[in-house]
Amino acid sequence: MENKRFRLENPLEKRFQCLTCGNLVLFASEDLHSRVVKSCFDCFTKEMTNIPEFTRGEVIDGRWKVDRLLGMGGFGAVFLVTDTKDVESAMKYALKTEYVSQSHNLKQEVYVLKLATQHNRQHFCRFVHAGIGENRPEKAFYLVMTLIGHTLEKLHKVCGRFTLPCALSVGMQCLTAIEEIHSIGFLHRDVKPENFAVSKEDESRVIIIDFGLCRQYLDEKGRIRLPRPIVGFRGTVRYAPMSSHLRREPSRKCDLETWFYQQVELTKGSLPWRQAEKKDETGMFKERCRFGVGLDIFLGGCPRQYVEILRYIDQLGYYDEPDYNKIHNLLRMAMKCFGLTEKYDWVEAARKAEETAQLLRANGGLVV
Ligand SMILES: Nc1ncnc2c1ncn2[C@@H]1O[C@H](COP(=O)(O)OP(=O)(O)OP(=O)(O)O)[C@@H](O)[C@H]1O
Repeated sequence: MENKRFRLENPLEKRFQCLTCGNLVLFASEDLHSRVVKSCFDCFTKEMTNIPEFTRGEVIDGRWKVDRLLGMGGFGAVFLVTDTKDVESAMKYALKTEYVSQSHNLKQEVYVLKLATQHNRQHFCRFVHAGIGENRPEKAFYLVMTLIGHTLEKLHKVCGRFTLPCALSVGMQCLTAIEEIHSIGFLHRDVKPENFAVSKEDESRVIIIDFGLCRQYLDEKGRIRLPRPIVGFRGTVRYAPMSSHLRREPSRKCDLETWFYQQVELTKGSLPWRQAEKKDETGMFKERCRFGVGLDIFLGGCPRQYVEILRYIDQLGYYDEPDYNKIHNLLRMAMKCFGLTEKYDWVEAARKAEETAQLLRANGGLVV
């Protein structure tokens, strides 16, 4: 396996020698918020608490002043910072950091984000800076990027269920974000509502985040890399494509399949396998949801164009370039059939709240 500290003992048995503690252990993927990790439970838990800590007011690498913690991920933390070299603008940024010795994915995130910024891709944060800062007990890699607003997961929870125009509008933007990442030569491999957020400046623009599990699918000559015969499970069980359940090499099709599961969840509120506990059980649900009663349960209540989208994605092969436009057109057609236009529930809610506040102000505190 590619990780520095864990060696694959036998891929078929999914047994690993944890090179931190030396024990032979089973893959602990589903135990830990459905994220694939290459460690035994104990080492992973220790690692979770072993992330760089920066305190308010501390200046990282002589430049980035810490305001507060924004969030924590599996291997690192994200802080709100200001640039001490540009005090006038008072711009705030997000600084993502991991210990150098434990850096799993941050270097790759830096690479992907830099590439997306260079190519002026619209559905990404902007890359600002990357470097190494002092931290106890060791140095920490960091990446500075522009700020995001709430994630789709949070907005979905807060708004309850998205209205159909909102689900369709969000779906189209997520699809464009995926097309953009493919256009710079990478698969995302962890498409899910937690990994999309709205832009801080424009709450109707959706941004894709977290490139820790990305994989370059093109070689240096721009050809599609040959598939590996067996591949470890990557991503999040609930949204994982069939190929991941079968340990096959993922492709652009797989990001679209994952996007589709997310799309159905955002449209209906949940997926039929939300209660499934095991990876294999979830895989079985996904297999059955393609035909007969399974299909009715899966897509019942969704626009009929969803069936066509599923059929289209399913017939794509490893080397095929997806026709993103075809899917966009089907989503547009669904909008048209129901006489809908682009809409974002949280923007609407904010507008209504503002109107109420204005009325209250105009009427001395009372709505009449
Ligand atoms: N650009 C940003 N602006 C504001 N907050 C951010 C930004 N990037 C990340 N965050 C916050 O930090 C959290 C963790 O970020 P991210 O998902 O990128 O980290 P991770 O370590 O890869 O996480 P995970 O292990 O869950 O995949 C996010 O949920 C979000 O709350």
